[in-house]
Amino acid sequence: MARKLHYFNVNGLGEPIRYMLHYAGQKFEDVQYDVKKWPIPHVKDFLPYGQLPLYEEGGKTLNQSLAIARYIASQVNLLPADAWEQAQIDAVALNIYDYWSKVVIYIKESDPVKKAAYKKEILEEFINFYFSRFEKELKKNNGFFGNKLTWVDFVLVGIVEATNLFLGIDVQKQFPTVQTLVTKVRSLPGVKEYVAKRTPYQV
Ligand SMILES: N[C@@H](CCC(=O)N[C@@H](CS)C(=O)NCC(=O)O)C(=O)O
Repeated sequence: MARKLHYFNVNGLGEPIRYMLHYAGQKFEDVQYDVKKWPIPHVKDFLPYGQLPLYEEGGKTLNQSLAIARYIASQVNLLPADAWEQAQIDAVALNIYDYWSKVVIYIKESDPVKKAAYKKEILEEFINFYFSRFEKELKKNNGFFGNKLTWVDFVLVGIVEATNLFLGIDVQKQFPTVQTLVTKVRSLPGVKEYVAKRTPYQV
């Protein structure tokens, strides 16, 4: 079955999906668009909500990064079988995205003074608020958000990398359990080889 992932040549919401597909050894076409040339009209117009990522499988398409990640997880044994555990993992994914929505405001802010003030708020407040909670949940479960490795662990690693890229920091350095998870996910078979040969992203 032909699989394609459409996303930017940037380490953002599509990256944990790339990681999962590589980890699962799934063949897929990694279609990357140059973010500096965006919007590319013939691509944007073809997207259901004008945004990436978009996943294609056997002629069907799916948008929304979390829906894509969760679907792939269900195919490659990264989704817990138990409904309660699934819901807990879904909640973690949404908590991670609540954090990320603050960074998106920063990325989109064009006024340099407001941007700098907002960055300070992210660094001094939001990161501590969210990452101390992620750290606590990971510690409670032997280093994963669930009982074992699940799709949301990949999502956190993606958001850590995107945070670092856009804010110019190493957020995981302040949070040792997050750091351990990042190292663990990046060392997984398939992911490790992909990380070693991917072109470093820039913004
Ligand atoms: N809720 C969507 C958000 C998608 C999104 O914000 N995509 C951004 C890139 S990370 C995008 O396509 N930006 C270009 C645009 O809006 O034209 C998801 O999780 O997939």
